Amino acid sequence: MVEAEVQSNAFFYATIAAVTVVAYVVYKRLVDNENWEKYGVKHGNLSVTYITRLRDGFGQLLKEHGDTVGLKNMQMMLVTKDLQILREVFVKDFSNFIDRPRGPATLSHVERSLIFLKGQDWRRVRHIVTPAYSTGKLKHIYKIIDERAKKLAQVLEDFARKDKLVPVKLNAGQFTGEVIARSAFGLSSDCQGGENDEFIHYCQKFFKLQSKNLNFLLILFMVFPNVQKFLVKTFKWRIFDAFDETADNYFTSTLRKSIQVRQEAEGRGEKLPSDLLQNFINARKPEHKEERTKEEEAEAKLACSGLPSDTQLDKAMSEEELLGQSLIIIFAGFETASGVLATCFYTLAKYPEYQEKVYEELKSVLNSDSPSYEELAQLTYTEQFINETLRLYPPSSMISRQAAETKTYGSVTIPKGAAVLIPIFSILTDPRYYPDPERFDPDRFSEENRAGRDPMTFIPFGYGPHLCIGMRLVYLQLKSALAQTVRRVRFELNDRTEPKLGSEPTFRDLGLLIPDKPFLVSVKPRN
Ligand code: HEM
Repeated sequence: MVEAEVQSNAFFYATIAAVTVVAYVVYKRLVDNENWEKYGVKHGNLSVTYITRLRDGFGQLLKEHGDTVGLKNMQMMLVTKDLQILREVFVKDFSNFIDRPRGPATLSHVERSLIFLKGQDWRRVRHIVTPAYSTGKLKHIYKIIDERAKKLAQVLEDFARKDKLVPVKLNAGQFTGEVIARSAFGLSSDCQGGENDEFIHYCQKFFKLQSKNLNFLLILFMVFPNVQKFLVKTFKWRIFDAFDETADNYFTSTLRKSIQVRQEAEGRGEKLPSDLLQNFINARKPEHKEERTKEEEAEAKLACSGLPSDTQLDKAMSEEELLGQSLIIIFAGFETASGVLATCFYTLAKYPEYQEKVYEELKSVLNSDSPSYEELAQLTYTEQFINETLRLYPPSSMISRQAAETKTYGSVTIPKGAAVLIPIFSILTDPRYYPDPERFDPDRFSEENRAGRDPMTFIPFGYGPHLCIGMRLVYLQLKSALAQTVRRVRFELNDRTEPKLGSEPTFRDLGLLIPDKPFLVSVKPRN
């Protein structure tokens, strides 16, 4: 029975592969003869290596061609790290680059989130949602984070006492998962130290293109996006959907239940939690705009600066949009934030001298077991340490935009519809901006050293109006987790850890950076 199913699946995939290859060849022969050279750009060859190793693949390509190279697949693609072009794309001529190229097709409500929305829809939702992540609102969410970070430190102390190696990605994932479950899904998740938590299980499963075994889906989407869209949207075949159906159903029904519970509580006049989910629920009410503080209103405006005005800007969110904004936190914020925290634990262990500097700062700035939000803001060296970890191990490989009109910037013309691909890792390791780029050195981010550097050279969270909306939340989580753990345990590498002392980690990369082998780090009690 199982064998028959495998055979029929294999036949099915083989048929799809054959049809798409034939369609591609016919297309190439009959239709496609456009070349980048006429736009003043060198034309490079697109290879599967670049697609499946996004982190260094495009950087490698740029080493051969300079700061800008054009590629052609079904679409014109400009890979560039030219800072003048980036400035135009991110900020100066943002209105020509409001949209990202089309993402993978899905039937999930995640399609109504900021990463997928386009044009005026994106702009309206960004304007509504920006205040939900304001400093004032994050202060309330910090209570949840601090509590879960204490639990993380306690779990690591247990590992230290038992002299067991810590699978740091698993522990960082449980911490991040709890923060998301509690702040954006209304759950009282408490999974740290345990196993098989349902929420974490579905977080890991949600975005299928990340899975090691599903490269065919990534290649199908990257090379034949219209075929993937056709199969998902026309036939509703979720096997080709970028998001897992069971995970999507689980998250959506959990959210719907939590929203209902809160509506009933509100009806009874009870006090409602101050968290992200409630911020999103409030953004659905017609009076949401009146409730914004001055600071939030200014941030909302900034999010849309440089764009023509639109009277629909403050229209309340729809239920689908609300669901989308919560679901995107899983997609955009789970692997990324937990990956960086795990990597910070690894870099702390790898560079003991910098770990001690972080420890000294924590001891001198923080006065209690529960540091305040304001105290965390004073952890400047810890932030430098986080930034240097983000520089060498950025979780996202690439930022993309799509040109609305044909325009010329200096000697380069970007034709209408072309995708602009910005290779993050290649910029963060460019020796022109970071001399001796392989060397780990948090001092690169001291105020003095930062002052002389173009801000366009540090873009792990993107830049301009599309800047990652979760960035402040991420720094808060990372600082809180380091504040609680580094004061209680010392991270170390030795012959039992992975990678071992003296060896380098290797990564696979399908858009998000993931170590080939999970990090295993040793911990020792501080006292
Ligand atoms: C270390 C963790 C993270 C990294 C490195 C990261 C990185 C990024 C990057 C590179 C972008 C694209 C920016 C651009 O196009 O200019 C982005 C966008 C986005 N991120 Fe993050 N992210 C992280 C965590 C999060 C979290 C925790 C959330 C949610 C709470 C989040 C939500 C989003 C959203 C909604 C967007 C789309 C913003 C827009 O287009 O308006 N991210 N992120």
